[in-house]
Amino acid sequence: MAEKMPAIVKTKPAYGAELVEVDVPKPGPGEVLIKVLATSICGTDLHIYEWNEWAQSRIKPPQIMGHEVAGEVIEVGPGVDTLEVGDYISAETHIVCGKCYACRHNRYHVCQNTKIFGVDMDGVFAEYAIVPAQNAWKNPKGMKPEYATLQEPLGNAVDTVLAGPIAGRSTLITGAGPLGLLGIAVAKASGAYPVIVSEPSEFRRELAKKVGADYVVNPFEEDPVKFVMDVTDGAGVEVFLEFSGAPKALEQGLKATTPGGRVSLLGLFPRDVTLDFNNLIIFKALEVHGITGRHLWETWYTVSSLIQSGKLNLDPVITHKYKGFDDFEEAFELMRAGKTGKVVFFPHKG
Ligand SMILES: NC(=O)C1=CN([C@@H]2O[C@H](COP(=O)(O)OP(=O)(O)OC[C@H]3O[C@@H](n4cnc5c(N)ncnc54)[C@H](O)[C@@H]3O)[C@@H](O)[C@H]2O)C=CC1
Ligand SMILES: CC(=O)[C@H](N)C(=O)O
Ligand SMILES: [Zn+2]
Ligand SMILES: [Zn+2]
Repeated sequence: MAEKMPAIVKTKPAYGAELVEVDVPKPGPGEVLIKVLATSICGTDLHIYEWNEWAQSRIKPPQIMGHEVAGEVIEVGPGVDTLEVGDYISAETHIVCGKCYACRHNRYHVCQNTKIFGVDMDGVFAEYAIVPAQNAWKNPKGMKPEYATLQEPLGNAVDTVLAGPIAGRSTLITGAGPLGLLGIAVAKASGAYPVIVSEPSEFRRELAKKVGADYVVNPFEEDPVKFVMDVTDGAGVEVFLEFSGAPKALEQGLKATTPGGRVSLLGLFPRDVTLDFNNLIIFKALEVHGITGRHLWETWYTVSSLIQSGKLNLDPVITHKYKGFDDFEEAFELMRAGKTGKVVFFPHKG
């Protein structure tokens, strides 16, 4: 096996990243080495690439980027008895402590000592990568690597969409970025109708339609609240799923939700948000959920089954595929410009 490999590395505390040759790592106790078959870009990778305030406070270069992955186990570290060479895995990126109050209540998704690989340690934008065995998820052999790598972000979307009843429910999704698009796929596969998507980018509204949105609206040109009221005969939607992180979208979504309806919030807001809580939430008796990470491991079972059911329309979400990492800068710049859905790399060119 090769001793060196190309990897996308955050080499300096500045904008960008570099494709460099690094040593193929050795798995330590409790770890496995995988051959990376597919890996996809998350919005968090983009923040690390851009070196925004959050990245500056958290990332310690030099570090291999990336955390969404599908790969084959090629070496097993000491003490690992749950995996063997040849296993086809993806990975939960949150490394949880198992000891804190949240973990001891089986709320691993809110472990207070969470570490994230590709964020707090080397990641998977490389030909080979280390995965902690406790974070590995075994995939069925037949699952395409480009779908298997999407399971981690799909977990975010599943927890958002399935935080309450969805089948047959009118649904508003604000934001059709990569996660919102996955949300649309999950909502449609789960029987939501009609699914209305509010998204300012024309490119992403078109993607939303391809994934299965029943209606799309540009919130910068039309009032999405009026649009929703027209589609729902003045009732408002039963379910509002926020995937944009835009304060205005949150307010519009709350206004467009029917009294007694359900609101699930995944998007992260860039600043504190001011809202008329009395009229938009309390007097409407809305059920509001904050969504973070994925439930371990219930969400992974759901995601895997949804993919295997064949009902998730993922192909239109994957807009860009790259063999190798040579064009990684193009991929990041396209994503920054909002001209992509999910971007997938296949590190091995052969
Ligand atoms: N809670 C959690 O565990 C996680 C939350 N996130 C957050 O989820 C959100 C979605 O992630 P991505 O799809 O990667 O982000 P993204 O930034 O690519 O997508 C956001 C989309 O919202 C659209 N948008 C902007 N203003 C809008 C408005 N007023 N109304 C409707 N849409 C509007 C944008 O055009 C864009 O297409 C982000 O805020 C991200 O930080 C991401 C991962 C995990
Ligand atoms: C930090 C991340 O990007 C990760 N996908 C998560 O779910 O927390
Ligand atoms: Zn991520
Ligand atoms: Zn914990």
